[in-house]
Amino acid sequence: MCGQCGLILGQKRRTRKELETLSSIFTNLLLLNEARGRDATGIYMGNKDGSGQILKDAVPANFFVKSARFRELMSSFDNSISVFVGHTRWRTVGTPTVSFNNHPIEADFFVGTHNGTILNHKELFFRYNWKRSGQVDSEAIFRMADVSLGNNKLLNMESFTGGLREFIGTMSFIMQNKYDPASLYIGIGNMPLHFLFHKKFRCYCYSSDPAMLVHATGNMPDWKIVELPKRKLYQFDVPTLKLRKSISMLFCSSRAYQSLV
Ligand SMILES: NC(=O)CC[C@H](N)C(=O)O
Repeated sequence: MCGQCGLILGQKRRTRKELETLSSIFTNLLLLNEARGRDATGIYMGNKDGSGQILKDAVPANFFVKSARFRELMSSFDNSISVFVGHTRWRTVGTPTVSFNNHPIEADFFVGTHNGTILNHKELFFRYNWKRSGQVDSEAIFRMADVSLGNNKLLNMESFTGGLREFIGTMSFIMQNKYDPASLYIGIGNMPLHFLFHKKFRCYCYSSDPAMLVHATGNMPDWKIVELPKRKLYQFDVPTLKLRKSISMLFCSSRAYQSLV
């Protein structure tokens, strides 16, 4: 498994109370997601201008959220922040004692989280001769994104999904190009990822497990379910929260692969 959770914050001047509510929803989501992975916990808090901070540690979420560094980071949450990307890791490849193997993972341009396992990660790194900072299989997704930029430094979604066709395994991921902070890319492959939307907060809230979303948002009726079909890559415009583009995202699932070998 592994848990992914986060917030996508559209342009809005939020009151202190709203920021506090959203901060506690995100913290609760991390805590609930501990059940999906206890090897490490990490977050990316992204600013509208593309600057962002990663905090991660090889501890379960309940230790992580009590740390002074997490509390300090959350207390700096203000109206300049546009995304929270969280992850609770159940490692498949790469020891959690090496920080780079834990999520969020930072490549040259992209930072993101992944749920799933890329079975042919070694072959992909060898074939493309990509730089490799850790051992975790997930790094392959973000390296593929790095090499799929157009001349304008924006992600070419067609070339990225074209590259993903060579991937074998399981995946859903969330990632952001540090040079294009107005976009958030969400790839929903064959691992679960669920979304709620709150009109007044102008916010999406996501998590791998729908029950955790309902629980963390206090089962409030103002949070509406947003269905995003699987096997697609989505580009969201963060300030407006509009879906800018979606294209099909195909790769060889572990199950299909196992039936071949
Ligand atoms: N369980 C998962 O989804 C793990 C993600 C990734 N394969 C890792 O090892 O970190």
